Amino acid sequence: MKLKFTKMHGAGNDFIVIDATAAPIELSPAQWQRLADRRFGIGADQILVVQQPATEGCDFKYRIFNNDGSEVEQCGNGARAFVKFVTEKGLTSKSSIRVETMKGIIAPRLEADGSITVDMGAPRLDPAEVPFDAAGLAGWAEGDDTTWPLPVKTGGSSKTVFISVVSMGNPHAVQVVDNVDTAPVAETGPLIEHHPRFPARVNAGFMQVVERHHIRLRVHERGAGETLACGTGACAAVVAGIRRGLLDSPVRVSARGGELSIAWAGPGQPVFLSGPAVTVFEGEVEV
Ligand SMILES: N[C@@H](CCC[C@H](N)C(=O)O)C(=O)O
Repeated sequence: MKLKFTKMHGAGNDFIVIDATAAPIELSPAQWQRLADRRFGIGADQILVVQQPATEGCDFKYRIFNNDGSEVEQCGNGARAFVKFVTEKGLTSKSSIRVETMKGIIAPRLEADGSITVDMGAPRLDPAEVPFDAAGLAGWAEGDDTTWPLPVKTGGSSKTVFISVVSMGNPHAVQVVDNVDTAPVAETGPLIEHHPRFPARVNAGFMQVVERHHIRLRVHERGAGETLACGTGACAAVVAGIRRGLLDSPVRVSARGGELSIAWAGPGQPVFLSGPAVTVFEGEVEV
């Protein structure tokens, strides 16, 4: 079977986008993985599939597959690419759309200047909802439910990293580091991703606070490794930073692949994510 696709990126987090509005496309995890493979396939951090919605009041359904072929709940940078895709393909003429995902509805908006803002919904802060097994772990300080000590085994030794856990539909563990350039993202990221306290694995964020409205961020993504930017990771880092009293909304997030902007008014309120979305090329591939 031949599949038409569009290659896109949002701040360097790259995607294969597929229009399945005419008929749903079902591939095996191995087939998704092959498409996303940078040597044997097209290459991408994630694959985004645009489908007809099942929920009344929604314009589209949005399915997301990681580079390793696993299907996931949410992708912030992908949501902006999604809007650009459905607009450019003439699949909608609306500037505000409602999109059904595996974990709820998101509401992206195409602004008059061409930029895209996504209402990502309210973050879930209860460890059980992330999901994170916090049983028996005391918070950072008495009464502190924002930061948890996580013992991580590196080689023969063990070290403790202090993480905040946030669900943006998908799970995130964020830690504060002095300098993202020297942070042990490649070493510690995979250990946190596969830590037994995260039964669904987790995205591991490393955040450097530059000032109260600006952070630098690197994210080791679940199922994809370190990416050049992670939209939900940026939302989670800003939520964690505000809850820990380190940041004030809005926050500029400098990722290795570009700049994102996050606004959050506090618990129970939605997180707003803005940033770029770029079409790179189109093609057809045999699956
Ligand atoms: N790059 C994404 C997140 C994609 C999913 C993530 N790897 C997961 O497994 O949850 C973003 O921009 O949010």
